[in-house]
Amino acid sequence: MSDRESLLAEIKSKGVVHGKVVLSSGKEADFYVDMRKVTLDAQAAPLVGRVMLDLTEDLDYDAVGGLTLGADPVAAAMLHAAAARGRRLDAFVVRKAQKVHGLQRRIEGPDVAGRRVLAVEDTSTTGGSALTAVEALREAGAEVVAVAVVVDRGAAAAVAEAGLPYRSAYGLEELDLA
Ligand SMILES: O=P(O)(O)OC[C@H]1O[C@H](OP(=O)(O)OP(=O)(O)O)[C@H](O)[C@@H]1O
Ligand SMILES: O=C(O)c1cc(=O)[nH]c(=O)[nH]1
Repeated sequence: MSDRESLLAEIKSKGVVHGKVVLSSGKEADFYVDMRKVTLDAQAAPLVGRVMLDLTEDLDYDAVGGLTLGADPVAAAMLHAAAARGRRLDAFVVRKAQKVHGLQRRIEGPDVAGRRVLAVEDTSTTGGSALTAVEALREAGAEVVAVAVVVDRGAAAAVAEAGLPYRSAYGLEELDLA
């Protein structure tokens, strides 16, 4: 099986939960994709890194991250997968709000100012979380080259409206959820 096929099987078996849930946006849904069960899983996390690197292979960026917490293990997996391929890729974490003590940062990790960065998510429904990260990154002087997510639940139009390319490794059809 390819990495892509293996990760799809991992998401289906470990991430998909059927039942009524309230989503981040406040919308209701009949299923949830609990991506933390995938991105923090010893077997699946390395696949996440490799699949997301492959998905964005043609893009030029040297740092990756997104809005905490869903994006964090995705970015870390990509950093390690890149290192295994001999490529240097930094990661960063965009806080939901600026830290009020310490160095009072909104974005943690190596400085992103003036750099080409990729904004990632574990899953995107409205795209609101991904675009919050994009806004913070632009404010910090980064050039966001694209938004890339593991599972898309319908955020393509919102990301396109923000003027950015959008990549997703899987959609709901492939997960048998649409
Ligand atoms: O496209 P959206 O409508 O923004 O929804 C997707 C977001 O929802 C989840 O995070 P959540 O808001 O539950 O927070 P968490 O990452 O802190 O768990 C997920 O990790 C995405 O970040
Ligand atoms: O929209 C969301 O909040 C959301 C959907 C989903 O399937 N998984 C998740 O972690 N968040």
